[in-house]
Amino acid sequence: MNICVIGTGYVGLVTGVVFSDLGNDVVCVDKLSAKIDGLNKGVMPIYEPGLEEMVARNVADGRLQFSTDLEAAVTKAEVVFIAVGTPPREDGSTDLSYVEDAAKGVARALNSYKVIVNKSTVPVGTGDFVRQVIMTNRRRAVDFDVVSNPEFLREGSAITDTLVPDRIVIGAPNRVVAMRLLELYAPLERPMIITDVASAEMIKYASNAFLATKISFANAVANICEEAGADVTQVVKGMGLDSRIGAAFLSAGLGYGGSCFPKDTRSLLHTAQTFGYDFPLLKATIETNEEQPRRFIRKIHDALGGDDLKGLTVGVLGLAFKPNTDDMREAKSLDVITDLLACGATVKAYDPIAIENTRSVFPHITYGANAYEVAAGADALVVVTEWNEFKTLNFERLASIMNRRLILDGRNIYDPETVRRNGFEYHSIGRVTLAPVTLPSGAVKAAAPQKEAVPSV
Ligand SMILES: NC(=O)C1=CN([C@@H]2O[C@H](COP(=O)(O)OP(=O)(O)OC[C@H]3O[C@@H](n4cnc5c(N)ncnc54)[C@H](O)[C@@H]3O)[C@@H](O)[C@H]2O)C=CC1
Ligand SMILES: O=C(O)[C@H]1O[C@H](OP(=O)(O)OP(=O)(O)OC[C@H]2O[C@@H](n3ccc(=O)[nH]c3=O)[C@H](O)[C@@H]2O)[C@H](O)[C@@H](O)[C@@H]1O
Repeated sequence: MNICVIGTGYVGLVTGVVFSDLGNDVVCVDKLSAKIDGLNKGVMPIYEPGLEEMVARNVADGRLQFSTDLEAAVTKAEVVFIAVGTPPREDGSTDLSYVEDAAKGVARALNSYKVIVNKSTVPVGTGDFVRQVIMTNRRRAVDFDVVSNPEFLREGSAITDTLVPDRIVIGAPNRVVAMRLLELYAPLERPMIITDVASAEMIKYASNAFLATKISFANAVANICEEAGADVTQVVKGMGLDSRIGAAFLSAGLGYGGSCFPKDTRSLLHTAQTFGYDFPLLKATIETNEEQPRRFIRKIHDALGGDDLKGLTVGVLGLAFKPNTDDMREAKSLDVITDLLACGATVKAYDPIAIENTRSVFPHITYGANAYEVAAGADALVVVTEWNEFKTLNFERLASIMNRRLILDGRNIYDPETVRRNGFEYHSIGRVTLAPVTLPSGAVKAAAPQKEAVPSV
């Protein structure tokens, strides 16, 4: 089949390369010529394991092309995927201007019957909106259909998620149109559900909001655990073994970030409110998520002795919103580092791949080449993103190079007893803070907090 994908972000790029890998002829279009030039030279605009090789293979086989020429790509396509951004507006509603522009571009190029597929995450009713935009702007009275086919991939595992999705949702105006999409997805041999367009649009938001609610629930339970002397990691393990609950998305931590959960929960809340429903449950999910990093920041202040952090150095481990991505959108490191700097601390940070994306936000902090460089001389080490390489750090080595043996773990990646045995004061999420074991003197460097004199400016 001839396919055009509009937008080369995570979703457009991965959709395009997967469909070309399945034997279709795909043109991925973007209005940013720098992105298209880069892609034509094999430079990926996003970090995604396996993507570069898969793109190179399909380009070499002649099935995948990148272009800025939307009209040419749409003209020869039978199916057009719209995979452009749908950013949030100030009031939580969704900015559909990119979708509208893409739909206008499709309308202008409409030369024969096509299926227009909304892959972007869009509020219920957008299928009708896209249909209207195309009807108004088409130059010829050519027929077309609009389908909703929401995307459920996660950054960092986007290719596997697309090749082996839990389900494929196709919201179509009738079965004939649905069959076109079924045919396209058939080689994946995964469960498919066919619905009307509005229901498919709702499935996407309801799924993201439910997952976000699971996370906020776990975080709320964690906050009680801290007071009650329980351990949230054990609590959610016990909960998750109930097959009706499931273990996924119950990890307590700093709350959810990224380009989707925060925006999609606010968007669904906005949609609900426009229909006259206040959605208190979703409001609580969002509020809990906003409170979670604030609680952690208070812990950092308490452990370091107050709100004045001048003269203290804090090492931050992890910058990206989650491991295996360099995406900094709504990353919790932004809240933590902004606060540390505002309180006068010196910040040293390390992330395996997100440093380049962070430099423009925090140009004046020090970036280490690894976790130990960041820990050297630090009065506290703060874990913000749970990269695997942080899970196996050598505590003896850390203890010998840090100014103070203090770890604040926002992702519960360490066993409290192990950290404690190594002479560290350890604070995590939803677990009781144990006093550190006192090591024989001389075993490691002094553990007492050492505030330096405030440097004059
Ligand atoms: N990033 C993710 O993991 C997921 C994102 N989604 C949804 O998919 C949609 C796209 O997300 P991302 O891929 O992250 O977007 P993105 O914002 O990273 O990329 C969108 C691309 O579309 C291009 N574009 C915008 N308007 C255009 C036009 N008229 N013609 C040609 N190109 C145009 C932009 O230049 C940009 O390169 C959003 O609605 C998002 O909520 C859904 C599932 C996962
Ligand atoms: O609509 C989207 O864009 C996508 O949003 C999420 O994918 P993604 O944002 O890539 O990342 P997740 O792995 O879902 O993590 C989101 C956030 O939740 C946090 N999280 C996740 C799981 C958990 O147990 N606890 C927790 O705090 C992560 O640290 C991260 O900040 C969904 O998982 C995808 O299914 C969806 O397609």
